[in-house]
Amino acid sequence: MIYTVTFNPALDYVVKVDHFTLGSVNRTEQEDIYCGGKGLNVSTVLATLGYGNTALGFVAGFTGDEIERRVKNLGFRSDFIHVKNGMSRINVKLKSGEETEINGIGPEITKKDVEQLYEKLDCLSDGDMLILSGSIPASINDDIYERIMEYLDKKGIRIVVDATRDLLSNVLFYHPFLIKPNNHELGEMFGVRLESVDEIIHYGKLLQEKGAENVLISMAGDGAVLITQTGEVFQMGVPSGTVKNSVGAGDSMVAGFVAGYLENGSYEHALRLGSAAGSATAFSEGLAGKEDIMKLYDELLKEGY
Ligand SMILES: Nc1ncnc2c1ncn2[C@@H]1O[C@H](COP(=O)(O)OP(=O)(O)OP(=O)(O)O)[C@@H](O)[C@H]1O
Ligand SMILES: O=P(O)(O)OC[C@@]1(O)O[C@H](CO)[C@@H](O)[C@@H]1O
Repeated sequence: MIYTVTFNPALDYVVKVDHFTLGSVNRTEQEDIYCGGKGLNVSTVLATLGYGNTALGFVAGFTGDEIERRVKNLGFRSDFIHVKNGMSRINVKLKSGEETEINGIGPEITKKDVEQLYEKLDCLSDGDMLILSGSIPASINDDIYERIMEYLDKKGIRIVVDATRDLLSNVLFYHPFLIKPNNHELGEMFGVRLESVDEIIHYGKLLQEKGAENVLISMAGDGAVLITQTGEVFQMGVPSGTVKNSVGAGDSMVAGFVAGYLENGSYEHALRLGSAAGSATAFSEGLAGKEDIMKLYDELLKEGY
């Protein structure tokens, strides 16, 4: 079974504004609402690629009800914990030439709520895959990913972590199956600015030395680099296309990678499918559909990747 955990799901309110001006009334040209939060995006794209999964996480208030209602149509199972105080976030994604994001705080999650999550995690067993993705609300200690990994240690569960800074560095000791920082996040972890692919590979390998099994570094329009636990390094480019909305490209990449790996155990195939899914989402208004992903997969193959 595949499980995702989203501590802070959201409704993504994506608005297009022509020439956004700070300090004045701006009117939208186009607006859409999507179910968001990194883990939920991973669940959605996994389902799109034919991989059933269960989304765990916390929801609250009327926005939480709407997230739960929408998720029912996305092709995966959800088993959320309902939190009493506050409401699930509405994250604003503003497109006006550049992309600007305003991500909300989210509800207050208590110790008891977190205990309920641990009870749900007790269902996981040998061979399962768990994807921990996204930021942690301020009401929870930011060592929670580490605690979850400690809790599940030695149970044969492959864990993927897509998070930043301490949240990510602290889990390395527990040997995550895959981590996916982007090139900027990788640099921030070491207090450096990474300019070249060689530097990216060098610092990616340091994360591996600290315990990560596979390290996938995404580089937006510049593609990705994968350093595998078998010591291989693969570099991947991007297919051609017009960027419409890059929100969720990283999550789509994680989903594509996991789906590809589960299909036949090949890292090259996983990287190609992950990259195709990431780019397909960047070239779509929302998260990508299967047809678009497979079209870009074939394009990458043709280009020799
Ligand atoms: N502009 C783009 N053109 C083509 N492909 C892209 C573009 N942006 C992203 N991708 C694809 O998606 C992958 C993941 O993107 P990115 O590096 O932006 O992840 P991220 O920073 O985690 O993104 P996000 O947080 O927005 O989901 C890239 O490695 C690439 O394959
Ligand atoms: O605030 P976080 O948890 O870091 O990121 C949340 C978020 O920006 O990530 C997704 C895209 O990756 C969006 O659906 C969502 O709004």
